[in-house]
Amino acid sequence: MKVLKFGGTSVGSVENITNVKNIINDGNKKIVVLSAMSGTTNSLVDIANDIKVLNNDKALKDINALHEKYVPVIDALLSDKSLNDVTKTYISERFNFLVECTYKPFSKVMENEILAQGELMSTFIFNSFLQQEGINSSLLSALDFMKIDAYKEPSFNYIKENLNTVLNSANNSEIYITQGFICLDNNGEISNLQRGGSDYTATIIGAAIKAEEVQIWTDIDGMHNNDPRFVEGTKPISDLSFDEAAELAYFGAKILHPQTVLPVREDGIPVSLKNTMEPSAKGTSITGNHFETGIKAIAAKDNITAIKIKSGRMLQAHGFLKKVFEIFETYETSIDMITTSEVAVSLTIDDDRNLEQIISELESFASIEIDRNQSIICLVGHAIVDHEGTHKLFKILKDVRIRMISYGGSRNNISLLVDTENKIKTLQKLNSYLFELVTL
Ligand SMILES: Nc1ncnc2c1ncn2[C@@H]1O[C@H](COP(=O)(O)OP(=O)(O)O)[C@@H](O)[C@H]1O
Ligand SMILES: N[C@@H](CC(=O)OP(=O)(O)O)C(=O)O
Repeated sequence: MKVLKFGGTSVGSVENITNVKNIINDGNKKIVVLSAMSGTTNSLVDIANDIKVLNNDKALKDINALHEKYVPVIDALLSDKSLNDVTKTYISERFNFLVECTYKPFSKVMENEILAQGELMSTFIFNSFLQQEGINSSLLSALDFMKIDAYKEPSFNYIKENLNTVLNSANNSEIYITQGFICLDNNGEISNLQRGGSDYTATIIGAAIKAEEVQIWTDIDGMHNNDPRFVEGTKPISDLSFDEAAELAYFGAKILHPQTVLPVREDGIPVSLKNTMEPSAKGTSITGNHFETGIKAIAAKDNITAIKIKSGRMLQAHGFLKKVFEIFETYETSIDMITTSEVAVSLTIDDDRNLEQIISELESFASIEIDRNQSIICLVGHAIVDHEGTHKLFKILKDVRIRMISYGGSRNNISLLVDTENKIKTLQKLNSYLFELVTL
């Protein structure tokens, strides 16, 4: 069986929802994972923030405005009176729940419940639409099987067992629809797989059922060789290895949630990235195979903090790095990039929640410099550190100040750290040096 995930844009308009119906209606049994309609989760984040700061008037205004966006979509999709009524009643219940939240004390659990409403609504509407179109579908609640543990990792045994139970209970259906993004936490409360997490839902399900393939349907024809939001003339990549896709997703290629390929890599379950608006386009196929060598793609990750740790005693002092790493481990903060010299080590983190405590511990044996608002620019491709064309990237040194370079950590990744204000220029310049046939 295949797992197909459709993102926010794919379920964000009547036209696109109709495209999704046409794509999935091919007579094969499948699991369909849906995100919230585009813009909904952002609105829900705003509503939760308003409730948190007791700005209830603004929250109520936003709840009403969002509700009003759903009504015409339901009317356009559902001409069947009884399905239209049932669906509108369900959607009103979801919005009533949001209104009730404005009268209650805010909590993290409430925030997660608020964020879950988008996927609950999109899947209900889509299932009603399929029923109207005579397609044999069932709506499965992700909260009946999707669970994370105390470390926010998927609880695979629980997921497999419970997913099998719900699939068996709807055995006669051709299409199973379920919510992306949402899950239960280890206390059994509603939680989520972080923003963009529906991709991750799809591959977790794919791994749990040993799917034939996972397809991620979005609004672009696959993974491009650079970020199309900032660089003109980017091109889709037809094939990526799991390793290359994992690096790109982790280092900011927004098309994929950072953890997407991890669940399927071990079993070699292929992942395809496809365009809902152009289903015949080839897209990107992610498998265990490595194809050509050389730099394939560039991505950027923001909100990085660089920490320089300088100590006279680092020179020839074994155990120094151990001491440094133990502090980061104590504060559960992972390190992305690291470079060293005889007297200093520079490293980067993307989670600065415990930065103050980390600095105060480091200062007991070293002097510390902090650079905020940094971006990691990541260049990915099979065996790029050995490739004859890779030297071209160093032309970037004449254009922008590079704070750190990580080369050789793996054969498939070279990372540069730049001020975020130079990110777009760096992406654009690298694009011309590496992917455009120009003599510079
Ligand atoms: N390297 C890249 N290749 C393709 N798309 C990218 C890349 N980097 C960023 N994007 C952006 O990712 C978007 C798709 O991801 P996302 O918005 O999460 O889609 P969805 O809502 O379908 O999950 C594209 O519209 C594109 O702007
Ligand atoms: N709706 C969630 C989960 C998600 O995956 O969305 P999308 O597929 O549109 O990126 C979010 O906006 O974060």
